[in-house]
Amino acid sequence: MDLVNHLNDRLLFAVPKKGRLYEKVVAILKNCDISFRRSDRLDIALSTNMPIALIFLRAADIPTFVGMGKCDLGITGVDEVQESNQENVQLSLDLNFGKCKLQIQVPEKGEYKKPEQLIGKTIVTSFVHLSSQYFAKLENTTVDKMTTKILYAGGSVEASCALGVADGIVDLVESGETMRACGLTDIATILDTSAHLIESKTPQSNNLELIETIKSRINGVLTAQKYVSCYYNAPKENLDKLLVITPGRRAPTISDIGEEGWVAVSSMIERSQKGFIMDELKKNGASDIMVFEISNCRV
Ligand SMILES: Nc1ncnc2c1ncn2[C@@H]1O[C@H](COP(=O)(O)OP(=O)(O)OP(=O)(O)O)[C@@H](O)[C@H]1O
Ligand SMILES: O=P(O)(O)OC[C@H]1O[C@H](OP(=O)(O)OP(=O)(O)O)[C@H](O)[C@@H]1O
Repeated sequence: MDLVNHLNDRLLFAVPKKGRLYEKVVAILKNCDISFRRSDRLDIALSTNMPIALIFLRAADIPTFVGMGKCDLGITGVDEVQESNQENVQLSLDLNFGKCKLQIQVPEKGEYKKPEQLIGKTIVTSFVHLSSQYFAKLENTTVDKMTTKILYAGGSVEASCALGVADGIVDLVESGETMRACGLTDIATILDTSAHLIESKTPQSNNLELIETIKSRINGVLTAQKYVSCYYNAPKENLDKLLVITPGRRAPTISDIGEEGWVAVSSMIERSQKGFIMDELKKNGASDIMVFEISNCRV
């Protein structure tokens, strides 16, 4: 395959080929100005503007490829990283999506209320390693000596209790809709997870600068998502109070305007606080308050 001959001089970046994380990862790459064209059915795409090859893999396989040093960077969930038990992988940036919990679930109307009651019972999960570690610790023994049986299912784990295959399951929960629809309830959380940029601990040395550039770009995209830019005019006598409301990430920018007793202020503010902050600015004498999207930044 001709593509493969072009991989040697490129940084290999493993990203999910489908599933819950796919759309958001593609949006991050786009916002980082990493352009690529992915041909139908091909799981390798060469970036058209950077020396990067994107390798599209199942989210669960990404830590292995990064851990073996085949790919220098990857994006996947912390759950997949912990489950893979790869020592050579480090979590680099929390991307703030794909947030969910890995939980122990049992039939809502059943007898089990605490994880200890599942010792010696059968658990079905896609997360065999994490579940085994959890129950071995609960039994105060090692995985090979524990009595709890952990069975693997690659999907639709939530059907296992109703089918009589499992006494409990270990599965991801976000909204809880799947769990409730299956008549299950959670009795313990094994892990909180979200999508992360992950890195090989032993990257190809000729890629170090590019790795830093990609991390800086992703960091900029995350900051642009978290903040908006706020502008307002401030009476000088109220400036101290107003700057407490909008301290900025580092400091606000204050500029003279051609009007006696007034200045203009610009400051980054947290998107989630913008309604409250604008109300407070108004109450404290600011005028012409405007908020703008930040499409990208470097921090
Ligand atoms: N309900 C959810 N809410 C938020 N994030 C989730 C949810 N389910 C899964 N994730 C995250 O997305 C990752 C990939 O899960 P997903 O089910 O999309 O994978 P997939 O590639 O379709 O899996 P498979 O090929 O095994 O079916 C999970 O490891 C987890 O980090
Ligand atoms: O709490 P919720 O918002 O309902 O999300 C949880 C569900 O999402 C995931 O499954 P997915 O839909 O990816 O399918 P799968 O069972 O084939 O993995 C997970 O395995 C749960 O079943």
